[in-house]
Amino acid sequence: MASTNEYARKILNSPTYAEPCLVYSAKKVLLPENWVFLTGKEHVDYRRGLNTLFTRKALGIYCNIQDAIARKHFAKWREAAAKDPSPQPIMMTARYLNMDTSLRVFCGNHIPEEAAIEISDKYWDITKALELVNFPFAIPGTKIYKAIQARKSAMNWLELAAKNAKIAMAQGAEPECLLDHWLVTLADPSYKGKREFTDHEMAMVVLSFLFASQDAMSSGLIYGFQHVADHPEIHAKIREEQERVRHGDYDSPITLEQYDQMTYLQAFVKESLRVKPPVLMVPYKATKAFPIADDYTVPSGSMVIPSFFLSLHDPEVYPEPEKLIPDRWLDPNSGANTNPKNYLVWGAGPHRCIGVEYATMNMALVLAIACTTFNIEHDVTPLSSEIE
Ligand code: HEM
Repeated sequence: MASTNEYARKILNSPTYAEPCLVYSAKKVLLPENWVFLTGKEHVDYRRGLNTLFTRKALGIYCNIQDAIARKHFAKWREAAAKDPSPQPIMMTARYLNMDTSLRVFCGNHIPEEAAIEISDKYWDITKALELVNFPFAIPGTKIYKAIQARKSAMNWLELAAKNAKIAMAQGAEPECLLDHWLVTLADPSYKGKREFTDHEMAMVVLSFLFASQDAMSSGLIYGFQHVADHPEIHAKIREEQERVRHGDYDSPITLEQYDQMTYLQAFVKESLRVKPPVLMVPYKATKAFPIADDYTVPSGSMVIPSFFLSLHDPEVYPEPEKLIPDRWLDPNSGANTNPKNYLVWGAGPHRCIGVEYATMNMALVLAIACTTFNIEHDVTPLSSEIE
């Protein structure tokens, strides 16, 4: 376990010595040919092609969808609260909001409503099967078996979405989701990374994105809600900024330009993820003898785990590290801003999270709408700090 910032970063940035080591079941569940298992140059080349899915132009399309889906869910939350005002656990509710948002951002209306519900429900089986330790065989009743069934049903829908997107774009429709945007980019004669993607390949990319969306991003959002609820003074500051940026017009969709102006909210999201990082560590494996320090060489084949928590809670960089202080990100001379290498929430190096802008924007938009729509209270229970 590499707990210092220096060693954690060294592992993440040494692709010739170490590669991510996904749990044994991952290839069975996410399919061995999925791009997430590529390494070295092949990985770099494939990933370069996917960067186009998170450009500012693409984020502009996603922003509208995220806004609309959040409002749809909040209307349902309000309806449910009107019937039963007692405190409710937020975990699965927020996860479903995230899953719905991501499915619509990625697939738009190329899948029907029942598909979004089915994928969302079944994807939970995929999450459960990707625990670090799990029974390794896919026999009926095991977590891996259930996850494979879930993946098969998700892939059928996602391949249909890719097929429908291709038809829509060929007919000259406006791009309305990630798949559409991807196809339009590929069809652009000036685009350098031109190549054909089958429906199956596109579906696998979306499948990999969905994993991160419903897992890490849901944790990030839930902690975000918890932090807002536990800090009324921060909630008040977020509201004050919303009032200023949106001029009190809370019914119109939030634009990308308005999002850019929400500097306090963005600082809050960054700080919330620092205090409670959804990903605490990522297992890597030494692909050959790895001379990580003058006096230590990691043997080939060993697992080496860069840990993120201590870098994110280093008191030298983040004074009072356990405290949620969004303002530390608003001072350009603060330890937080002058030591960007410590901020390992998204990892580092060639496998650094590809969804960072999308995930940050999604969490911020959901919280922007929630903070101006609801008063949020935390009914603390013995389970409030339990992590499932
Ligand atoms: C709060 C939300 C999220 C957090 C904290 C997070 C964090 C991470 C971390 C720590 C890694 C590993 C980086 C490394 O090995 O250096 C990673 C990889 C990855 N993330 Fe995220 N992630 C989040 C959301 C997302 C979303 C929404 C997507 C999809 C759009 C996404 C897609 C990916 C992919 C595809 C990889 C693998 C990249 C590669 O191997 O090249 N993540 N993420």
